[in-house]
Amino acid sequence: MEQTDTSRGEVLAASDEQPLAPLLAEPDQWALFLDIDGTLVDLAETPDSVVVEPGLTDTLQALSHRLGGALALVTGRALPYADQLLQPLALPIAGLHGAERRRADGSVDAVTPEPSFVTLKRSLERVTSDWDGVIIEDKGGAVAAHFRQAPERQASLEAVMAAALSEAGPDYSLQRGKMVLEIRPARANKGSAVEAFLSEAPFSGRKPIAIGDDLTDEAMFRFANEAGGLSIHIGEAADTAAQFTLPSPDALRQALRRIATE
Ligand SMILES: O=P(O)(O)OC[C@H]1O[C@H](O[C@H]2O[C@H](CO)[C@@H](O)[C@H](O)[C@H]2O)[C@H](O)[C@@H](O)[C@@H]1O
Ligand SMILES: [Mg+2]
Repeated sequence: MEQTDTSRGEVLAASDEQPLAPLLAEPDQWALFLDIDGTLVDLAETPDSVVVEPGLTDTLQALSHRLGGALALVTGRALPYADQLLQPLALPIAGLHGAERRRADGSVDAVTPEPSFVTLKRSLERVTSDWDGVIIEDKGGAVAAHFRQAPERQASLEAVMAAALSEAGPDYSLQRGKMVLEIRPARANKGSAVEAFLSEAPFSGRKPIAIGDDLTDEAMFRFANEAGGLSIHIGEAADTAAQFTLPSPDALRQALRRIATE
């Protein structure tokens, strides 16, 4: 059952690295779980126009090394897209909000869409084809309907996605996000993905630090809190289960860079 014990957490100044201090003090005791959009990279007008800051991949590589490999990405993106975005890295990663996963040993649990789901995606593209500004993002085993460039279409998209969800059936759920509605596999979420990583080397025996910016990240915040770890929300103060809030992806990137190079 969903928990509702959200608050605003402790809102930190951009330069306050207090919740990340354990990564320096006890790097063999902690594992780091990082969301991508709105956390490692700034939000952009379209899914394909995000920019990876120069040096970010070097920072992530160095941090992963410092943590003995216990660093994973946990994203709503599909694995191939995230890999292409952060190339040449091939970090442990959970994609599609936890439904697909690549472990530290390189083995992959992928999601192969049923033919009926492929038909559903094509139908969504057709229905919205002349809705200026609406983007249907085909993510293989999930599909996102973006209205950042067409906020006036939100209500219509809500109706279309509700109908599509009921057609997709109980194996799928609706994921709300920032100016986006998604239909994704229901069998996992970001919390269960973090839990799965923590049952495997090199994550096992460590405490999680979960960092994210959106509704989908609340499941991993709750899991991290219950597991005795830390949780950090990125962005403007919001209702969240996270213990801390940092104001922006840039503040997080600077903090990660300082820790990686210390
Ligand atoms: O879990 P994340 O790594 O944060 O991924 C969540 C979704 O991010 C992307 O959409 C969001 O970012 C876009 C680019 O900045 C933005 O245009 C959009 O409005 C946001 O919702 C991505 O396109 C989705 O597939 C991810 O699920
Ligand atoms: Mg995000």
